[in-house]
Formats: sequence, structure tokens, C-alpha cells
Amino acid sequence: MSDLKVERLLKWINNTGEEEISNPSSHSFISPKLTIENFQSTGRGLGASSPINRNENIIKIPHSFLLNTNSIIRHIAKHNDQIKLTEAHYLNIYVPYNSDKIQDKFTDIYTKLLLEELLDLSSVQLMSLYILFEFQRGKNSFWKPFIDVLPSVDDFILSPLIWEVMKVAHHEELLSLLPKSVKKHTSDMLKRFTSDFKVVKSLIAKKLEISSDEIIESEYLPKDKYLWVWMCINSRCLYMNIPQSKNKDDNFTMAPYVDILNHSCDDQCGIKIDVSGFLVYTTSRYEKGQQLFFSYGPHSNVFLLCEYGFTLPKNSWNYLDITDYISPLLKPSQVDFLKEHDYYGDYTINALSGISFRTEVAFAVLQENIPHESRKLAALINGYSDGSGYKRNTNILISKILEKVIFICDKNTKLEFSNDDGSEYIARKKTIGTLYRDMKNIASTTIQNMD
Ligand SMILES: C[S@@+](CC[C@H](N)C(=O)[O-])C[C@H]1O[C@@H](n2cnc3c(N)ncnc32)[C@H](O)[C@@H]1O
Repeated sequence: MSDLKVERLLKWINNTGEEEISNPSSHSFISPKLTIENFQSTGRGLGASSPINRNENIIKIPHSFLLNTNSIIRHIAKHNDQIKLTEAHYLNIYVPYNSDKIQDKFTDIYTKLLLEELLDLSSVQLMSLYILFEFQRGKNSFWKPFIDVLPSVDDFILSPLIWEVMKVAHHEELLSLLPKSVKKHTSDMLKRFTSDFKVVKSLIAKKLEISSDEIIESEYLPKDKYLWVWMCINSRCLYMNIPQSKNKDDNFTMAPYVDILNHSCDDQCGIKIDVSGFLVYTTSRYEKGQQLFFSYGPHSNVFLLCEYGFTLPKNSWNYLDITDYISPLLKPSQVDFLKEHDYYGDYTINALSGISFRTEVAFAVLQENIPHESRKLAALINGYSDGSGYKRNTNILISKILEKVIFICDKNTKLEFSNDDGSEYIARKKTIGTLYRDMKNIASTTIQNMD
């Protein structure tokens, strides 16, 4: 990222423009001990330019600079007299005095949107629509300094959703090489993406009084740009309670500058949100030159690759899903029993904690002809027994499954060692290889640890 863009971002977020200095939003804080840098292992991130203590407040971004349902509706309302806002979560957001003066074809649409229509959209739909419009509004947009530092679509080259939607070179081969769990995650993401795009297109088509098909070709919602914005939102959102949200998946915000923090499995920074804004503090000490990290959550490499476009060399949240191996072995009465007790499906083995209790229950059920009548099984499920009576056969069954897993992994881990020619195609193949390596590691370790 060019220094100029960083400079503009900092100037904007510190609100140091002449006319802004006395405004209520000028309460950002970026510690002078922080710098934006390119790190070899992770790419762009936040570094310590001098030692930072544990429990030190390092960033505060006021609500006026957070991009979420509240701030978007507040900004759109500035262009739209029909939208009357009364609640504090809108009114506390400061919108620069001149932002309602600049008119263009996008603000023309803002003038036509109804508050109910905006609130009917999910957070991702509203944010993707708004950011894409604001991106196209260029220097007319209040958010330009933030939008300018968002990653480009090239930063997501490893995400299988991008291969699928952009139909990148060799996408069919690459998608076919993916482990089953990644294929499934990608197909779920594609459904989410397609549905969000459809909803947004149909709302804008309605406002333009044209059909949804016509809008694909228009300059309002180009699909490749929509995909870019959608991925940026997906990979940069942070949890924040949104009072008017309809479901918990809508409770998030984008937080400029905070979103430069890269992920690690352990929390090394914490976040707090209060009336003054979004606060980041350290949970460990950093020495000069070290990169600061924050945990995005307990995510496996499969999740990180699909949703964020990267994987970690070591990830304690990796797990192996063996549902597809167990399900065909179950008889109808066993399936009924598992469903009745809420233990059907999602059979995993975790890198750190081993075989999950769910999986252990499924293997125990497999060993019971009439599970409904088994006291031994009831004792396991109710926590009265440790299930040792099932262990021997469980180990035999698991070993057989894991040997099959290892066989498939062995055929594919070689992808990781594809000859590097610097192309995106090879980078993608190598990443697929690392996913099989992760799976094989869990399978082999589980076999080794069996007693
Ligand atoms: C919230 S952003 C973090 C800042 C980002 N690196 C940037 O330059 O804007 C999330 C993105 O950062 C990258 N990222 C985060 N943590 C990473 C890590 N540990 N290793 C490699 N890339 C990482 C991924 O591209 C991810 O989609």
C-alpha cells in the first residue's frame, strides 16, 4: 500500500481536516507505537515501532468511522428526506456537513430508498451495496480513504469461491482437486454470494425501474466488483451488536485501521466496544519490529482459506470431518436414535483434542443393533460411563476409516510440491496440497495416539 494512501487514511481517521477538528467524531486514537508494514509471512499488517506493554490501549475508532448498518443508514438518510431517524445509534453518528451536497447517480438512488427496504437487507447485503456505490462515487465519498486501502481482488486468489465465480484458468480441475469439506464450504458460500447479489440487484433494479437482468450490464453493480466488495466484507468484519439486526449473523461492523490486524490462533490483542467506539488493547507485550495479531476466532484452515483466502502453517483449530465415512455404515434404527438424541452428523476429529464426543457416540451407536434398548449406550450419552466398553471396536472402525483418509491424502499431498513457476495456478495447487497434508497429520496422529 502506498505511503500516500496510509497518510490519507490516518488523516481521515484522525479527523485532522481544518473544518473537522472541532467535530464530535474527532476522538480517534492510533498509538504512535503502531505502523502499517509488509511482513514476509503474512503480507500487510500492523507492527510495533517501539515496545508495547501488555494491556495497553492502542487503537480507538469512534462510531462515526465504523462502517455498519447504523452508519450506512445515517449517511443515506442525509440524501433522503423520507428517512426520519430518531434513535441514538443513528443520531450519534456524525456525517460531515458537505456530504449531502454532492449529488450523483448513486445518491439519486439513495433518495429513493425507504428505511424499511434498507432494514430488510441483511448486513452483508446493505454493506456490499453501499460500499460498491461509494467505491464508484470516488472522491465524492466520505469513505474514500478507507475504501482506497481495502485489498484488491488479487489478495483473494487462493479463495475457491473466487476460482468458481471468476472462472479462473483451470478452475474446473482445481475445484475437483479440493477435499470434500472444502467443496461443501465453497458451494455454501456460492449460495450465500449468489443470493446476496440477487437481493441487491433486484432492489436497485426496482429503484431504477428496470429488470434485474438489465442491471448486470449496467454500471451500478458490476459482478466482479460486487464479488470483490463481498469478499472484503466477509474477511474484514468484526463482531458488534447492532440493535435493530434481525439475527445474530448481522451483528458486525467494519472498523478501519483495526482491520489491518492479521490473524493468529492465540489472542494477542483484545477488543471492546462502548459508546465511544471500537477499542483495541494488547493482551501480550510486543517488542519493536514484532507484528501484532488478533484472533479472528477458532477457525480451521479450511474455513480460513474459504472465507479469508489464506491458511496458517500450524493451526490448532484444524479438524478432520469423517461424517461421509460414518453415515453409510449406519442402519435406519441407528440413524433414528442419533437424530432423536441430536447426535446425527458432524463427526469430527480435532487436531488438538482428538475424537469429538459426538463422533464417539456415533461409533458406540454403530456397535448396538437396537440402540434404543441399550443401557450401556444410555450411560455413555448421559455421562454415567466413559464408554470404555466400546473402545476396542471403535478403534478398529476408526483405524479403517483413517487409513482410507490417509490413502486419499497421499495421492494429493504431492500437489504441495508442484514446481513453482510463480503462477496463480501453481499457488492454488500448492494450497490444496497443504489442506491434504493437514488432514493426513490429524489422521496419522489419531492412529498413533490410539491405545
Ligand atoms: C482483516 S484483513 C487483515 C489485514 C490484511 N492483511 C490487509 O492487508 O488488509 C484479513 C486478510 O488478511 C490476510 N491475513 C490475515 N491473517 C493472516 C495470516 N496470519 N497469514 C496470512 N494472511 C493473513 C488474509 O488475506 C485475510 O483475508
